[in-house]
Formats: sequence, C-alpha cells, structure tokens
Amino acid sequence: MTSSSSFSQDAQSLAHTHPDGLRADALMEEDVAWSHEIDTERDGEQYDRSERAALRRVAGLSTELEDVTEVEYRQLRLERVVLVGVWTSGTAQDAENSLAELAALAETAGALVLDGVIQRRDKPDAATYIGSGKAQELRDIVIETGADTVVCDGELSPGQLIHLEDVVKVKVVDRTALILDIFAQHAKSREGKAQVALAQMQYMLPRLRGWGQSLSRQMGGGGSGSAGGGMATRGPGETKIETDRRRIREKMAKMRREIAEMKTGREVKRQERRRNKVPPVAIAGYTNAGKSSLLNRLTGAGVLVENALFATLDPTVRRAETPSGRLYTLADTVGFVRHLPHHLVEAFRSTMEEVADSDLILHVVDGSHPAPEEQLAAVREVIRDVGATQVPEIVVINKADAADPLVLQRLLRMEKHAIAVSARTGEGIEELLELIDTELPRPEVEIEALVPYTRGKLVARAHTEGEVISEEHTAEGTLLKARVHGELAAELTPYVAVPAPAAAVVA
Ligand SMILES: Nc1nc2c(ncn2[C@@H]2O[C@H](COP(=O)(O)OP(=O)(O)OP(=O)(O)O)[C@@H](O)[C@H]2O)c(=O)[nH]1
Ligand SMILES: [Mg+2]
Repeated sequence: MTSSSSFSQDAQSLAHTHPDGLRADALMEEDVAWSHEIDTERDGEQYDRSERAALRRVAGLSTELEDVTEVEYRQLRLERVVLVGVWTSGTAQDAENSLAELAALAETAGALVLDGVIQRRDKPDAATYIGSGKAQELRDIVIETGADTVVCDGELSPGQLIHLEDVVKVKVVDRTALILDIFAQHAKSREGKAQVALAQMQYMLPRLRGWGQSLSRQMGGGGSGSAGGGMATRGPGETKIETDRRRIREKMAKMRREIAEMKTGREVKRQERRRNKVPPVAIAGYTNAGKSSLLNRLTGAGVLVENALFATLDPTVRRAETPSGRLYTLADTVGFVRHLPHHLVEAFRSTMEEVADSDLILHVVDGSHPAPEEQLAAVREVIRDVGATQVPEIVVINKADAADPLVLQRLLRMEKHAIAVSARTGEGIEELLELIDTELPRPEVEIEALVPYTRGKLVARAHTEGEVISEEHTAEGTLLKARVHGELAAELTPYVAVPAPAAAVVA
C-alpha cells in the first residue's frame, strides 16, 4: 500500500489518538439486536446443507505474484487482505461476481488479495455480518494466510465492524471504506480531495472506537474477548473520544464552507463554457468501463484543438471536433460503482452535475464484463439521482475486441441508441464520432450573410460555435451559409443578404 493510501492511514492516524483502535461507543440498533441473534441463530437452513456447512471459497481471487522478489516487495507495502461476502439473493455466479468486483476494488486500493469467502444467509448477521461460527472459521483463514485485514462486501454498521474485529482480531473494513479510500487516492483536484475527505470524516465519525458501553456488552457476551487495550483507559477514553468527535465536527464544518466556495468557482467556469456555446458532452459509466480510454481515443488522434481559451478547463475536460467540424467539449467523469457509498454520492453530486448539465451523455459500458446490464442499470440510477434523465444518451458498448459477439448482439438489440466500439483497437470509433455529430443539438438559426473581410472574426466564430454549410470568397467579402446560435446570428444580421426564411429555423 502506498503512503498516500488512507485505507491504512485512517486506521493509523486514528490509532494515534486512540491506542485502542477504532471503537464506537454509541450503541447502534444492531447491537441491541445482537444478544437475541446469538441464541436464535439459524442461518441458512433453507439452503443446501453443503452450502451452509462451509464458507464457500471463491477460487482465483488471489493476486499472489509468480516472481518471488516482486511478491516480497509488494508485501512490504501492501495490505494482505481476505475478502468476505454474504450471499443473500441471486445465483452463485452473482455472488462470485460481486466478490470479484470487491477483489478488483481492493487491488485498486493497493491491497494484496489472499483469499475470499462467501456465506449463504438470509441476511447479514446483525452482530458480526457473517454468522458467529463462520466468523471463527474466518479467523482461522486469517491466521492461515497471514492476512492483516478483512474486507467485507457491504456497508457494515459500526457495531458489526467492532464485533467482527473482536473475533478475527485483525482490522475489518467494509466496501464503503474501501471505495472511500480509492477515491481519496485518486482525487486530484482540490475540490475533489476536500469532498472525499469530508465523506471519510462523515463515515468515520460514528465509527471511532472508545471504551464505552460496547465494551461492557462485549464482556457480557463473553467468548470472543476484547481486542487488547485495557480498561484503565475507559474513563479518560470516553472524554477523549468526545473531544475528538467535536474536533472532527469542527473540521467538517470548515470543509463544507470551503467546498461551497470552490463550487462557486467551478460554476463560474461552467458558465464561461456555456457562454462559448460549445456543447458539452459527458462520458459517464461504470468504473473501468474504459471512459478515459475512450476520451483519449476520441480526442487524442489529432482532433484535440489547442485553444488558449480553454487552458483553464478542468484537466478532464477536452475539446473535440465532430467530423463535420463542430466543436464540443468532452468531459471524463468519476466512474460509478454499485452501492456507491451514500456520503460519496452526496459529495460527488456536484461533479456529477456536469453530467446533468451536458447536452449529450456517452454512457460507456464494458461489453466484456460478465454482467453489463447490471452496470448499465447501476449507472442509470445515478443519472436519475442527479436529475439527468432528460439528457440524450448514447450507449457506448466498449471493449468490443474482448467481448462475446453474442453479448454484443444482445446489448445492441436491447439498447435502441447503442453502438459497439473498442477504445483499444479503434473499432467503431468513426461511427461513434458520426453518431455524436447527429446527436449533438444543432445551432438553432440558419443564416446566409455576406461578411466583409474586416469582420473575418465572425466567420471564424461561425466555424467554432456553429456549423458552416458553405463558404465562398467573393470580392465584397465571405458569402457564408451557416447554422449558428441566436447571439451570433444577431451579430451577423447587418450582413444578411437574403433574410433567412422562417422555415429554416431549426428547433
Ligand atoms: N480489451 C479492451 N480493454 C480496454 C478497452 N478500453 C479500455 N480497456 C481497458 O480497461 C481498463 C480500464 O480503462 P479506463 O479507460 O481506465 O476505464 P475508466 O472507465 O476510465 O475507469 P475509471 O476511471 O477507473 O472509472 C484499462 O485496463 C484499459 O486498458 C477496449 O476497448 N478493449
Ligand atoms: Mg477513468
């Protein structure tokens, strides 16, 4: 794990203030339910005996490298993790896909995945996420593999995290913490960093561990024992945790103010872009679908227009040109992921507003993924969330080079507005560019004007901001036939030779 990772840092920095680690002192509802759960635990009786008899091991999750020297090197800096999921519904394949995605997330965060297990249950255990017996087995796997962290495939309550940690005796993190960590590592802009930090604090706040009621409950529960620490710290610990909570709250309030200020700056920039009348196109899609690759493919091949005006654009917004010469901006966006932590959806709402504000969405989906339909649905949920349903969408089925042709056919049949491409090989990219050209809203006014050479700038603007139909250099000036936006049309009015017929006004 790199030093920039807060996956480990979070725990470490908090461990500085709390030698006992992270410990919630507020009892959550789940905790209350716990004692009942222990006596009445009957998990999975309706499933196959074999399924509940053992934790189901998911093969092929290990990322252990062949090269010994590299393994040693990685082990120095990576966390060694065991994944655990609760399979409540769907097929075994669904459950394995979910765990495979968790493995990919863990690797993205810089962890080394040693093993993964799934337990079939009606619902996650209220106390320890997986059943208490299975938690003991998990402890054995942790010892066997030498793991230092367990990653759960869901959002665990503060109580569940504590109780499971007490059984497996290594750090337990959940999917939410993992995603927050990845976002923290990847956020580049000041605003993005602040938003993630805020979301992390929000997540951590109820999860700070202190020696409060949870300890006495733990001791009462018996068996699992408490994870180190010492009761001598109980009194002062409670006070300390309160001070820390207050400090975190103050910091969060300060960050909210800062984010609000940054948002104003971004708003100004966006309005500037709007004023330039360059239609914005947003690339959205599930994480790893190939959004950035597509951005590079679409704008990299000499199409990128160098323009000082846009030098201040966010680095992920590029200028591009359609085959017919119309300019548009192409924005890469944060990748979506299933069960995006709620705090993060809130925090990134502003970033995703770019999507709602665009004239066209390129919805990228990985055609080679085992469940592309689910990815499409997950992304659409977020698109709905940010109120972008009215924006036209092109479904770009990417990785056609690696996808099963039958799956591609199925997707193309299902999605009316879809195209199969490969950002890697360039297959289908020409067609996509054409499609963008037809889907982009067209400038509304068609004009024909004789522009004197002294006003050559207007002709240049017609090229960048509108669509030039024809252009002819005459003795008196440029005879221009073009489709432009209202503002430019007004500026061109003095030179209009033949007034545009009403029928030429295109909606
Ligand atoms: N085979 C194949 N792989 C591709 C293609 N496009 C992208 N990839 C690979 O898919 C992976 C993800 O690509 P990215 O462009 O980073 O995906 P992204 O959607 O921007 O991902 P996030 O920013 O993490 O959400 C990379 O390893 C790419 O090399 C493609 O057309 N074919
Ligand atoms: Mg990307």
